[in-house]
Amino acid sequence: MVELLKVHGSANTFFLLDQNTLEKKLTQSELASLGQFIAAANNGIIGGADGLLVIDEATNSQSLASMEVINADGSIASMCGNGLRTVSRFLSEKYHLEMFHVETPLKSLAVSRAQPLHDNLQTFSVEISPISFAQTDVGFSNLGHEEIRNIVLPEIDPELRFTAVAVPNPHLIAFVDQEQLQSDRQQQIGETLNAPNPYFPDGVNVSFVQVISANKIFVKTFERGVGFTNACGTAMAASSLVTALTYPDLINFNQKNTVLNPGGMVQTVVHTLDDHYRIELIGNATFTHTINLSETDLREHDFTNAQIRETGEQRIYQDFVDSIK
Ligand SMILES: N[C@@H](CCC[C@H](N)C(=O)O)C(=O)O
Repeated sequence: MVELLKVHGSANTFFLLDQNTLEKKLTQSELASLGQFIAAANNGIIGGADGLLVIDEATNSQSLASMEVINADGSIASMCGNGLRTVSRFLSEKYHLEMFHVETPLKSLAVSRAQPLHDNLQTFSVEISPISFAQTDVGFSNLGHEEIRNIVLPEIDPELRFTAVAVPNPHLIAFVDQEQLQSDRQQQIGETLNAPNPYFPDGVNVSFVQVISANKIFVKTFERGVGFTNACGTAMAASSLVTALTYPDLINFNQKNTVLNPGGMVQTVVHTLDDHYRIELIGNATFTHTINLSETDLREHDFTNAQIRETGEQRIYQDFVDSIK
C-alpha cells in the first residue's frame, strides 16, 4: 500500500507523494501525468488540488531530501513556498528533526518548525531564495527592458506599474486599488501571459497586491500552470520584497510582515545583505487527508478502492482563519 497526503499551505492545496515509499519509483513522465490527473477537480479525488509535491532522495549531502513541484497542468515549477512548508513538516515528522535543508531545483533551502501562528496550528518557516531581477532569470523578452522594476508595460496594461522578479520561479507584481483588484484585469493578464505569448514565453505568476497598512499587505495570485489559487507562497514572499523596495516606509527589512491572501494569512521577513535578498515565509502546514491505495492503482490512476480519511486538521485551520477576520 502507498500513502498519499492531501495538504495545504494557506489553502493552496496539494497532494504529497514520498517516492521512497514506492517499490518502484515513478518516472518523470509518470509523475507529471499523475499530477495532472489527481489535481483535476473533475476526477473526483477530494476535489482535486493545485498541484503534486514529490519528495525524493537528495542529490547533495547538505539536504535531507528533495522536493519537486508539479503544477495542475503537469508543468514543473522551480519552487513552491506553500508546498515547501508542508514538505518540511512531512520530513520533520519522518526524521524527527526540527531544522534542516530541502533540495529544490536551484538551491538547497533552510527550513524549520516555527512558533504556531494559532493554537495547535502546525507552522513552518522556509527560505525563499535565490532571488533575481535579471531578464534571463525571470524569463521575459520583447519588453524593451533588462529589468522590470515599478514601470508601466504598455504591451501588458496601459496603466499598472509592474515589477518582475524570480524567487526563483517567475513573478509579475502590480500594486492595485480595490476597483482594479475586483476587475477582470488580473485574469486577462494571467491568461494572456500563460498562453503562447512573446513577453513571458515560459509563463509567469501574476500577483495583484494591496498595501493595507505598515507591514501588512494583501496578495492575490493567478498562478502559472494552475490559474487563480487561494494563495501562492513564493508570490507572497516576492510581493513582500517588492513592497519593501517600492514603499520603503511601509515594509522594513528584517521585520515580520503580515501577508493576507484569499485562503488565510502568512508572515514574511525580507532579509537584505548588500544587493542580495533572502525571504523567510512562515505559515501553516496542514494535512487534511490521508489516501491509501495499492501501488498498481496509483500507477493506473485508479482511485476507486482508495481509502480516504480526514485528519481533522482542517478544523484547526478554520479556527485560525476565523481568528484573523
Ligand atoms: N503555489 C506555489 C507556486 C507553485 C509554482 C507556480 N505555479 C509556478 O509555476 O511557478 C507557491 O506557494 O509558491
